[in-house]
Amino acid sequence: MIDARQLTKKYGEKTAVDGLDFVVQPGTVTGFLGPNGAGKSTTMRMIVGLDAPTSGSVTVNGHRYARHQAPLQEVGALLEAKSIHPGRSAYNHLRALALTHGIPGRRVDEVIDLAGLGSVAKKRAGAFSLGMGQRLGIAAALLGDPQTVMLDEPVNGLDPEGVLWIRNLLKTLAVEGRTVFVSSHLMSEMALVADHLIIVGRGRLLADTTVADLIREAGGDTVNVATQDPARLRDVLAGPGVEVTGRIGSEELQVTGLTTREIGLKAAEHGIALFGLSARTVSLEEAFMDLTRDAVEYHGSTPGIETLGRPA
Ligand SMILES: Nc1ncnc2c1ncn2[C@@H]1O[C@H](COP(=O)(O)OP(=O)(O)OP(=O)(O)O)[C@@H](O)[C@H]1O
Repeated sequence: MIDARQLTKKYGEKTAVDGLDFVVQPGTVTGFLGPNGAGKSTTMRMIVGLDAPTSGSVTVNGHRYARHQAPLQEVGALLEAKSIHPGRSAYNHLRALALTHGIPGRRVDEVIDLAGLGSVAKKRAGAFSLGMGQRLGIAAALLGDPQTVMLDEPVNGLDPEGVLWIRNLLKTLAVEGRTVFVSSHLMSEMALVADHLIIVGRGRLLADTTVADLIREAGGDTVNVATQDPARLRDVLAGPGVEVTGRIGSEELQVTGLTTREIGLKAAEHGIALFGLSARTVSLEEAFMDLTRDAVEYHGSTPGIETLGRPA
């Protein structure tokens, strides 16, 4: 479990992380999301003691990282690309890391296999592609078989096969009961792997929610339905957890709490003809942009093109 309390980091005048309170639970993948410059990397650096908080605190399993007796066995982290001696092989790099942390040598072979580095493990790391380097960083993070795994933008530089590998790996680590904390600025990627989301903007907490709730709050579970007799359909659909709205005089209704299939079947049961039935699709990317709109540090601009089809 990772527990941040009023976690704050200032660099001179700049407040990179601003009073963050959150808990990352074991057994699920938690996505750490926010636009560029939101403070994700700074937060992760503080979790593993690479940066000291200006105020507040963050602990892993109840202790500050520096207080752990065998930190590599407690938290495995992939932060910005590690500098590895270019002449050293992946195998020797991991072996040296294992030796200095009291990790048995056979674990090096295990993580090399796990990261799919078997065929290149004895080659110079200097000749590695970005994706291979990323896999090596993940192998190093898992070397101590840690209970908590924290990865900063792990899919960076990976090809589609690598991206799929990361998704499966993260899910497996969570199923094993580990705490898995993964940052990204890509909502679409997080939607595929994360169950829980911590969203930040300008160093502040914007949301601590599940993927399902985020979609619901953005109106993503609304169904539009059209019929000649909306009043009757409204009565037929009424029930616990169901909300039906619609403008007076309009044949269209907006329904939450029922799927298109359930609405279609109920209407058929009562002989009500429908001439429109569609789920409103709100992309997670759109929900994320809405949430972080005011928290984006670096706005790009493309003259003549509106952001996500909305008025600028
Ligand atoms: N060492 C530093 N000195 C001064 N400012 C810093 C330092 N490190 C980070 N910052 C600033 O703090 C803010 C948060 O940066 P951080 O790298 O944590 O964000 P991020 O969410 O990880 O962004 P990205 O998605 O671009 O990696 C930024 O405005 C950044 O410029």
